[in-house]
Amino acid sequence: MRIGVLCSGGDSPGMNAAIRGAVLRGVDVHGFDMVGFMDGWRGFHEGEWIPLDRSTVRGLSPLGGVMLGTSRARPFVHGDGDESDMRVIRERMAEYGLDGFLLIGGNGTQTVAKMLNDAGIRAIGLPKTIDNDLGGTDYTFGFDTAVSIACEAVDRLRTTGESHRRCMVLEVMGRNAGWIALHAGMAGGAQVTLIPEHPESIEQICEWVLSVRNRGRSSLVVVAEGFKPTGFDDEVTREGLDGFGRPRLGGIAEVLAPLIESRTGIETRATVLGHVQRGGSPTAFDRVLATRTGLAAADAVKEGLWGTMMALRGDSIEFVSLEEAVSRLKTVPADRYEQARLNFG
Ligand SMILES: Nc1ncnc2c1ncn2[C@@H]1O[C@H](COP(=O)(O)OP(=O)(O)OP(=O)(O)O)[C@@H](O)[C@H]1O
Ligand SMILES: O=P(O)(O)OC[C@H]1O[C@](O)(CO)[C@@H](O)[C@@H]1O
Ligand SMILES: [Mg+2]
Repeated sequence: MRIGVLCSGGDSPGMNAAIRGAVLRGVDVHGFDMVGFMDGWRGFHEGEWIPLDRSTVRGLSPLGGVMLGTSRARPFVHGDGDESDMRVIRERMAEYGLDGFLLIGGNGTQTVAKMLNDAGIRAIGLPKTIDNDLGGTDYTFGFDTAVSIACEAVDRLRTTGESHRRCMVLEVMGRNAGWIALHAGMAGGAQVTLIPEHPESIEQICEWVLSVRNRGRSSLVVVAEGFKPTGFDDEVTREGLDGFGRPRLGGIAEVLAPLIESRTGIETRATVLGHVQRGGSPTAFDRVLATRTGLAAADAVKEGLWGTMMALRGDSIEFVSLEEAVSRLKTVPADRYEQARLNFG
């Protein structure tokens, strides 16, 4: 059995640990031959791959980034995944002697895994994304690390903000889901947390900031990059498109800060945390989750459970269908936001 491992989407702390887990179990226990394609689908289509064995994954678990590289390169060379695209993939698989894929990625990657599987190309999904927006699983590895980094940023901005009696606005990632903002805001005691799922008006935001000032404190506002204030038609985006041709989200903190300052008279500063929250060593939680995900993926191959994704359910790693994983974006439910909102202002 020859298995190809490939990563796509943004990197996420824990990807190395997941590869290590899959290889230790897949090669040493189940006797598979495993190869890794460099930079996602680019390496697959351009024939750039490395063998994966015990020695290539040694010491990987604490390392951030991903040793294979990742990209948003398109899997399909002709169109949107029609039969001619699938034929190209089958031909290359035959050339490499591949029996199936382990695809490490977020909702986009798992959508591709499902498309391949529906076309009879064997694929198993390993969920990773700092955004935590994948269905079917409680948490994705990388999220806990991103939240820890964002929480540290909240703590640091709070001390400088309080010293200058300023309102500090921190923008975090998450695309169209507010999980990183919700958790970092709750952990850091933010006075306002703004997420895409629950729009708020500029008037309401300023009212919270003023009420904090009236209590003699300075506000810490956490905003998710995909947040749109009431009345805004679109998310704020940066120039250019991402590798998949979507507008790059980001910049809402820099839009909000001057609006808050002009309406409240409180000096306000914006910080965009950006890719810092994806970098560096994974937390212990993410290392363990990623390792268990990798181990489970190798077992799924052994058991022929193609078309599944390794999901965290409670404390167990379970095999869920790719259909369930990608059928909806996992966004922040209203009750979770309401819990946080009680403490605003
Ligand atoms: N519907 C689709 N059809 C074809 N290719 C897709 C589709 N969705 C995603 N892809 C491919 O998968 C890649 C990864 O998807 P995406 O950029 O959404 O990241 P992701 O896997 O969701 O990870 P993350 O959100 O953590 O960055 C895309 O760059 C694109 O090449
Ligand atoms: O690496 P890029 O293309 O800048 O992508 C940034 C995006 O990727 C993510 O980090 C993960 O999906 C998002 O939170 C963010 O919008
Ligand atoms: Mg995604």
